[in-house]
Amino acid sequence: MHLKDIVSFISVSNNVSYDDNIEVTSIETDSRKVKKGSLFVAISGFTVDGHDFIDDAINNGAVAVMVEKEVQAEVATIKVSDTKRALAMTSAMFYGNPTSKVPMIGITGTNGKTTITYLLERIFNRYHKKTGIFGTIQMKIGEESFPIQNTTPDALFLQRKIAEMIQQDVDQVIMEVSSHALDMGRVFGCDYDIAVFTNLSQDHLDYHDSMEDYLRAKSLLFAQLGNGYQENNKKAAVINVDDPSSTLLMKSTAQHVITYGCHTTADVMAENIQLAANGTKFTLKTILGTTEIHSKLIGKFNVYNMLASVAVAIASDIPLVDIKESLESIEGVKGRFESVIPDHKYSVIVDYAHTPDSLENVLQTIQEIAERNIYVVVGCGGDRDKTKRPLMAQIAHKYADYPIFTSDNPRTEDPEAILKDMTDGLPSDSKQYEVIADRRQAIRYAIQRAEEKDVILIAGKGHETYQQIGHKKYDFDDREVALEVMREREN
Ligand SMILES: CC(=O)N[C@H]1[C@@H](OP(=O)(O)OP(=O)(O)OC[C@H]2O[C@@H](n3ccc(=O)[nH]c3=O)[C@H](O)[C@@H]2O)O[C@H](CO)[C@@H](O)[C@@H]1O[C@H](C)C(=O)N[C@@H](C)C(=O)N[C@H](CCC(=O)O)C(=O)O
Ligand SMILES: Nc1ncnc2c1ncn2[C@@H]1O[C@H](COP(=O)(O)OP(=O)(O)OP(=O)(O)O)[C@@H](O)[C@H]1O
Ligand SMILES: N[C@H](CCC[C@H](N)C(=O)O)C(=O)O
Ligand SMILES: [Mg+2]
Repeated sequence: MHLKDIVSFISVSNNVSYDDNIEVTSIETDSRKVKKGSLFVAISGFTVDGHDFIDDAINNGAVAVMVEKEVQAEVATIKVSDTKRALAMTSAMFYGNPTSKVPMIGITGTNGKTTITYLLERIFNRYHKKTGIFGTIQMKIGEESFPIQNTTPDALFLQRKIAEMIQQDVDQVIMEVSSHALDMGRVFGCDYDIAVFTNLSQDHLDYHDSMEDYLRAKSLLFAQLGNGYQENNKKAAVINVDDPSSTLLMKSTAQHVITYGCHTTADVMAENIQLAANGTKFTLKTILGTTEIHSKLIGKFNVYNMLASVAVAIASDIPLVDIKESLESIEGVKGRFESVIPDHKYSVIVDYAHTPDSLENVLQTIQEIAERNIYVVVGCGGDRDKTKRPLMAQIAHKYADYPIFTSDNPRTEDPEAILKDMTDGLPSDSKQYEVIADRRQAIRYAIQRAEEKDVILIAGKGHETYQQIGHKKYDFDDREVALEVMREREN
């Protein structure tokens, strides 16, 4: 594509003259990935400033640079007021505006995004639609998985990969949209067809100033859900009306709203919910009719995840009978309420609860189904929201008979200091708790003590296969560690 065509799409704030014939063969934001013919877009990051790598980019073959600061460069230099915004615009244009060519579902909210993504994958796949997925666990194109760094990738990667998905005949893109992504404009220019809201509770207050700011970021997904009405391009916002934030989100979109919930009257509702240790039953009431669902997923929070998926599937014209079959066939999602050895004499459950609300939901569920004592092994991530630490510890202390506080991903923080933040606010009643900073030892401690019918919850890292200490990631998988100790105990 010619540089002039790329530039014609954005507001440029300097008066540049450049050769009309400059051909841009790729867009890059990382100087190390620049090749001959690239346009290098300099991003001022949280760690380093892309403007400092312009010379490297030129040495690697950049034919043009896009900047937001005054720089002297030997190649065509396009100055804009905000390179992140310009990156979203130019990437969308460079890849032929792919998000308007494939149906797009964006899911936002504090908890449940990943789970809903995989429920929807099952529903669409069973309905013979090939899916493309972006989320916390991975990126997927059909059956093929690829690792990704962020839950919601930056605009360049996103537009490029959606274009690839279209080339590989993907019929439906399903993606988690984090509040960071919305706030940083990673999804600017994404033409979503269905936007989903799960719930809002405390997380990420290291990044957002307040819960209001966190909600504002979430609301952008709904505000950005196309503003025009076209008969053949209908949009829908799928919203959990049991959550108090739903009021603002409904006002944020001009599009059709489909509501779901268990307590407030909604388009998609669950009634007669029966929770058990081996699954959940409920009556599903929808605009298409009423049916019974027998799911293997555990916990009331998963009823909400199923309702959100049903609402999306209905908006995507999938018949209720297919939706029911898909939901009933799903065994579970990796690292979400995953039983390490099903039907063992004591249960060890690995779960990704890393917020106060998710931890409370999971522990309430366990309390309802546990026949004897509850152990919880939990920590809090370093370089993340510090205010959630005492709350998570209090919740663990409230619900578990044996709380064991340990490290999650300490990142660049001192693990003992994180543990102190967690335990400082604990009530000084008689209940004992353990602090074992080494996660492997903490897991071992719980499993070695468990007796028949006890439940051990290992929370916070779910599907993660590493533990980040400092800047280094070490191999670590809660499920493998637990399995190892369980086997050790048998011998
Ligand atoms: C705080 C944050 O969001 N940081 C994101 C940001 O990194 P950064 O600002 O530190 O980037 P940087 O290292 O300073 O680099 C700035 C620029 O210089 C360039 N560079 C750098 C070095 C070099 O030699 N040459 C060069 O050109 C880089 O390519 C980049 O364009 O841009 C990166 C590339 O897009 C992201 O991967 C990174 O996410 C980090 C890994 C992260 O942990 N983000 C979290 C907070 C996050 O976004 N989480 C949400 C999910 C949250 C949830 O709901 O649970 C997510 O969507 O993942
Ligand atoms: N609808 C829900 N409401 C509250 N808690 C939930 C819900 N669904 C899942 N959880 C809990 O939250 C944890 C994370 O779930 P999931 O990975 O689906 O959420 P997510 O929104 O993708 O999280 P992240 O922001 O980390 O990507 C689960 O392991 C479970 O403990
Ligand atoms: N996407 C979330 C995941 C947190 C998972 C938890 N294990 C931690 O490391 O804090 C984050 O980066 O805040
Ligand atoms: Mg997720």
